[in-house]
Amino acid sequence: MSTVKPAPIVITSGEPAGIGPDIVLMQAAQGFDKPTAVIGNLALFAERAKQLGLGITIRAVSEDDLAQLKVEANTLAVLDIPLQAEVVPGVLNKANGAYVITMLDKAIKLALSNKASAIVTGPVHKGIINDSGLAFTGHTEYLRDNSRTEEVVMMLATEGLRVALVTTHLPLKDVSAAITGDKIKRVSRILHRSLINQFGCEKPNILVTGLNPHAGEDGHLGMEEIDTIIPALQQLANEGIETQGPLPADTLFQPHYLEKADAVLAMYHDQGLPVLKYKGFGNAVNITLGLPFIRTSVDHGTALDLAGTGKANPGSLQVALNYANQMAAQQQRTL
Ligand SMILES: NC(=O)C1=CN([C@@H]2O[C@H](COP(=O)(O)OP(=O)(O)OC[C@H]3O[C@@H](n4cnc5c(N)ncnc54)[C@H](O)[C@@H]3O)[C@@H](O)[C@H]2O)C=CC1
Ligand SMILES: NCC(=O)COP(=O)(O)O
Repeated sequence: MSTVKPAPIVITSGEPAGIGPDIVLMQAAQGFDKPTAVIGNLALFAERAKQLGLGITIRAVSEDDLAQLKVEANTLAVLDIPLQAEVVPGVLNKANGAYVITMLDKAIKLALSNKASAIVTGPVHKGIINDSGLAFTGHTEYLRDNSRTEEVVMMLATEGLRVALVTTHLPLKDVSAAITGDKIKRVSRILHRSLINQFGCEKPNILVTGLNPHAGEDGHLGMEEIDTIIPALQQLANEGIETQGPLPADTLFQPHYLEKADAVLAMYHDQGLPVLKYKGFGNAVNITLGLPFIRTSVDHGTALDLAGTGKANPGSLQVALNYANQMAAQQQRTL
């Protein structure tokens, strides 16, 4: 067992005009359980803290300070990066698209060099980053591509439910073509391995949705189940990865099925996530499985309507930090 002190967690504060800076400051006021630094603009945090009426000490730290970082009450340790334009809470500005991406690049570098034990991401606005001229579909894909990882899995979790996705951010018209047997197998292997190694499920029970209504109704409502999903699940069973499915997505999300399930594997974003968010919005976490480092995130977006008002709920950030801490501790135990 390793006795080396784990590196701190780094938070990326996300879209500067959204609630990312607010929830980070609110969390700092409540206190961090473990050494934590946030990446973002120091002056922005100071200004937003004033708007929110939070008397927090905000101090700059360098990458070299991270190893010595301690938990300090009412203090925010900031890895300062410059903004490109002034920030008005609630008002997006494409000039700050590069600021958001710089934050992610810095976090990836720190995690890959073990200067950070985990990355916890605040919400970004995917549209404004693209408007700024930088192609961006989501953190999940960005972290995968910039850590040279072949495949990752988006999984959201709340008390009593985990939902992982075969496909993530793509137009609905492209979903069917993206669901190949290989994709289902790669995603299922990562999910199965993570449930065992990171979530303590000895023999994971994974429920898999169909793609079509009623899981295709024996081929009368679509052929993807028969042509693609069932053969992939059979091949996974031959590898020792047992799953149940394809099950109709509209009936799967009920206690009868979920009681004994460790995770649901849904075919696409809006098939699985609305149920998860209905059950646990504000109290859920988004985890990227399969990366060479730990990444958790809030379950919500930029909530521009609430930025600077003090009405944002920092609950999901707390859950994301708790998960990151637990996963980092677990990783430390296995070193
Ligand atoms: N992790 C991330 O980076 C995520 C980013 N997004 C992005 O956020 C942007 C806005 O997306 P929307 O669909 O409007 O979702 P949203 O989550 O920003 O807002 C939906 C509703 O929930 C409320 N809300 C969200 N977070 C809240 C919180 N912490 N406390 C209290 N109320 C909260 C908002 O005020 C709004 O009424 C999009 O560009 C989307 O891509 C969306 C989800 C996750
Ligand atoms: N609905 C979750 C979401 O879209 C967050 O995606 P990502 O930015 O974490 O990849």
